[in-house]
Amino acid sequence: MTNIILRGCNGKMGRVVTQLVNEDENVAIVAGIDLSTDGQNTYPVFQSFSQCNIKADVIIDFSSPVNVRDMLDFAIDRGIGIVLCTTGFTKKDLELIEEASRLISILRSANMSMGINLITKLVKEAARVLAVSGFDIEIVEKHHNKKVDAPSGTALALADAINDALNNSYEYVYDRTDIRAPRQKKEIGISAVRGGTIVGEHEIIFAGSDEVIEIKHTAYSKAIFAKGAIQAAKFLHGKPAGMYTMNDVIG
Ligand SMILES: NC(=O)C1=CN([C@@H]2O[C@H](COP(=O)(O)OP(=O)(O)OC[C@H]3O[C@@H](n4cnc5c(N)ncnc54)[C@H](OP(=O)(O)O)[C@@H]3O)[C@@H](O)[C@H]2O)C=CC1
Ligand SMILES: O=C(O)C1=N[C@H](C(=O)O)C[C@H](O)C1
Repeated sequence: MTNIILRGCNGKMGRVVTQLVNEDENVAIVAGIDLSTDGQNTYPVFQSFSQCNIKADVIIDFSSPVNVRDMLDFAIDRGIGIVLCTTGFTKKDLELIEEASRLISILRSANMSMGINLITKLVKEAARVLAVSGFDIEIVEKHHNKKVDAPSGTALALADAINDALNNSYEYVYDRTDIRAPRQKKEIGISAVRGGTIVGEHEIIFAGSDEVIEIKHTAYSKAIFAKGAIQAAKFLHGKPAGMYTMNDVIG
């Protein structure tokens, strides 16, 4: 049995995770952390970690980057791991997370779906082949109108994976409004669309001379992310300190 503290339990993702945990006899949510505590939860909910005295094996976080340090301190104090699904962290936050991973196990992934983790490998391979043939690389992501961070954590992670395959020699361009010049070769353009209830779309476009290759992932429900997070929590339970990724979980 893996006992979970769910941060962001009353948000959109928190509610889906709660539903799926209820259908799985090998996991349980023993407490929630959320700014909103009126969610009619079947487990105790606290507004901050300082109020929570409940024992758990792993934290799953789908909330916001605000007060990430409190969560890290709580997990370090209890010696438990964190499945970090929240996006939009600052560089400083990421340094704190990296530092904490020397003391506890942390699995951070901007996208818990199997599909995105597979196409990350595909786009790295495609970039290696196509960049040398002069293909331009653009990423377009689309999400619902409630999303606060842009571009999405997934778009940034895809860009980082591609850039890593290209010796980190590419710059990211988020807005061409003030650029009155043709596109540079070593650019990855990243565009964000927000509207309605779009769950999440990521399209990686390799545009060459007279031909275009597009690799696209579409999420049709938030359950794919929740399932991945629960799988990751089971994986992380009892793991030694370190930084883990979804690749460690799904191979
Ligand atoms: N890795 C992945 O696969 C995925 C990641 N995400 C990411 O997960 C995060 C949450 O997404 P979503 O559920 O849609 O967002 P929501 O805004 O619907 O939910 C977030 C919840 O967390 C609460 N919250 C915000 N800040 C804090 C805090 N400092 N401490 C405790 N609770 C807090 C919010 O309370 P209140 O409403 O009162 O502010 C809200 O109830 C986002 O960063 C999103 O990008 C989303 C889907 C998949
Ligand atoms: O906020 C969301 O909804 C999502 N956020 C993640 C991101 O920023 O990449 C993952 C997913 O696409 C849904």
